[in-house]
Amino acid sequence: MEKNKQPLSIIKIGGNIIDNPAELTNFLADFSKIEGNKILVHGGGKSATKMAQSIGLVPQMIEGRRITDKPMLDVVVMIYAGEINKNIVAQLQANNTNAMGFSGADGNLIQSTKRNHPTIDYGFVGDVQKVNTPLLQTLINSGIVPVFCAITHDKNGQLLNTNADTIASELAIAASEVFEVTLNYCFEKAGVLTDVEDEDSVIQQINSELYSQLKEEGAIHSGMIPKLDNCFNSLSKGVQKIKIGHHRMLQNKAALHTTITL
Ligand SMILES: Nc1ncnc2c1ncn2[C@@H]1O[C@H](COP(=O)(O)OP(=O)(O)O)[C@@H](O)[C@H]1O
Ligand SMILES: CC(=O)N[C@@H](CCC(=O)OP(=O)(O)O)C(=O)O
Repeated sequence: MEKNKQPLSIIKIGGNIIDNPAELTNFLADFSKIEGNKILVHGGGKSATKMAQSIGLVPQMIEGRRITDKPMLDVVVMIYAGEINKNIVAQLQANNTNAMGFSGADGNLIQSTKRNHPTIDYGFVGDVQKVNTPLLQTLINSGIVPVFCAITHDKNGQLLNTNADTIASELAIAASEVFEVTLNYCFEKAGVLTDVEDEDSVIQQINSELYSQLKEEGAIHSGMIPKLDNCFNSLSKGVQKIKIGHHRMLQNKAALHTTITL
C-alpha cells in the first residue's frame, strides 16, 4: 500500500507579476504565509524582452517559446538566474522564509536537451528530461524553500532557456512521486476566462473537452495555450491538483479561480 504522502504546493508566477514591484512584494509576503512544503517557480519573460530590446536585440516568440540565440541566452541567464532570482530570494529572506535560488544546473536539479524541431531553430531552448527528485526532497525536508528560475542545463556545460510554466509542470510531475502536489499558476487575471476582457467570466472548472472547444472559438489563445497544455500533461502524469488564478487564491480559498480536470 502507498504511504501517506506529505502535501507540497508548487507556485508559478509570470512576467506580469514580476515586472510590477509592488505586486511582487505583495505576492512574496503572501507566499511566505503559506504553511507547509512549498516551491516557487518564476518566469520573467517581460523583463528579458525589455532588456534585450534595450541592447538592440529583437525578441521573437514562437508558440510561447523564445527563440534564444547566444546573445539572447546571455540576457536571459543574467535576468532570470541573476537579477530576478536573487531579488526574489532576498525578499523572501526578509519575510523570514528560508529560500534558496536555483537554476536547473545547480545540484543537477533540472536536466534538459536542446530542442530539436524539424523546421524551427529555437536556439538554446531546453526541453526537460530529468529532475533530481531525491535532492529536491532533501532540500524540502530540510526546511528550504527552493526558488527556480527558467534556466536549465544539458549536463555538457550548456545552459538552456526553458519556459517557466513547463519547469513548474515538470517539477510537479517529478515531485508527485514523493509528495501530494498542488500546482498553482498565478498570473494577473482571476482565472481562465471565457472573455479575456471580462474578469467576471472566470471558468471555475475546465477539462480537456471544454479547452479544445474554447481554443477553437479563439476564447483561449496566446500564453494560455501552453499553460493549459502543461496542466493537462501534469494531471495525466500524477499531479493531484492544479489551479490557475490571481495569487489572492493562495490566501483566500473563496477567491474565484479555475480548477483544471482531465
Ligand atoms: N481565456 C483566457 N483567459 C485568461 N487569459 C488568457 C486567455 N486567453 C489568453 N490569455 C492570455 O494569457 C496570458 C497568460 O499567459 P502568459 O502571458 O504566458 O502569462 P505568464 O507570463 O503569467 O505565465 C494572459 O495575460 C492573457 O492575456
Ligand atoms: C524558452 C522560453 O520561452 N523561455 C521563457 C522563460 C521565461 C518565462 O517563461 O517567463 P514567463 O513565465 O514570465 O512568461 C522566455 O524566455 O520567455
